[in-house]
Amino acid sequence: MKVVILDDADAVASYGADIFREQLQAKPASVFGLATGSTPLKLYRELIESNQQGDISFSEVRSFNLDEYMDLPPEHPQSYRYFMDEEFFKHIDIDRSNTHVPPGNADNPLTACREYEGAIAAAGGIDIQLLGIGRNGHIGFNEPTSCLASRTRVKTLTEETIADNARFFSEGETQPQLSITMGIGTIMEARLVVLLATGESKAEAIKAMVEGPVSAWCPASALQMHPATVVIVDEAAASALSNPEFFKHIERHNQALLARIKA
Ligand SMILES: N[C@@H]1[C@@H](O)[C@H](O)[C@@H](COP(=O)(O)O)O[C@@H]1O
Repeated sequence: MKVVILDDADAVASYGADIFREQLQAKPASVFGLATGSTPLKLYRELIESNQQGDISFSEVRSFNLDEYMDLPPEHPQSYRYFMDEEFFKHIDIDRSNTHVPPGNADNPLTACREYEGAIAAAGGIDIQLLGIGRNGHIGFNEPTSCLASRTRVKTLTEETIADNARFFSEGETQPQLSITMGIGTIMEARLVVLLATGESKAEAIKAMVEGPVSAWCPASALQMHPATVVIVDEAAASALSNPEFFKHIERHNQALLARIKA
């Protein structure tokens, strides 16, 4: 697990966006696993800008989102499909029919989950999976106690997650308590995982993910077993790590090595 600690949320977004830009230059028909939440917004804005300037194209990209609320229609403003359309897809040259979000309102969610897994496999698997992290260490909607080998399935949200996401729903509006999410096993099959976290509220989750035991109590800790995960955090999200200086030291060496290779 590579941990990159940067000054602020803007630097986190740029570092993450560079990974996507380089991937697109190397493989225009990439398959991206995408995430919602407030954390990846700046990264999406950077990619939108690069796309609009003509530096990168999403015309051959296929995407699979991590998760979706159950029982929200795609046009509901709090659905993750709506979020992705509004915040990303409608601003870039992606073919909307190549974008996939788990169907939260499927008649048979169990069949829909199997089909989602099948669609990812048929696309050749995910090249880069983008992730945020919940305060309780969840990735996607894989809440604590999730099976670390789980596949796409229906998950019940914890009270903490429901409370964290309540800010997006208006008063009196019914907030879903169920979701469809890629499993941890699904995420672990991505060729590269890029996890972003910013702000002090994520500091304990980042510590548990990076330093804690691999445990279903912190689903993100499974990424310690992933061969290519980059965790990009700002100083605040890194503030509970025992030895942030060590990661900065490693990153300085990595950058020096990269400069040598490119020279
Ligand atoms: N299902 C999403 C996650 O994919 C996201 O990573 C997390 C953190 O969201 P935020 O980035 O807004 O803190 O919350 C949600 O519950």
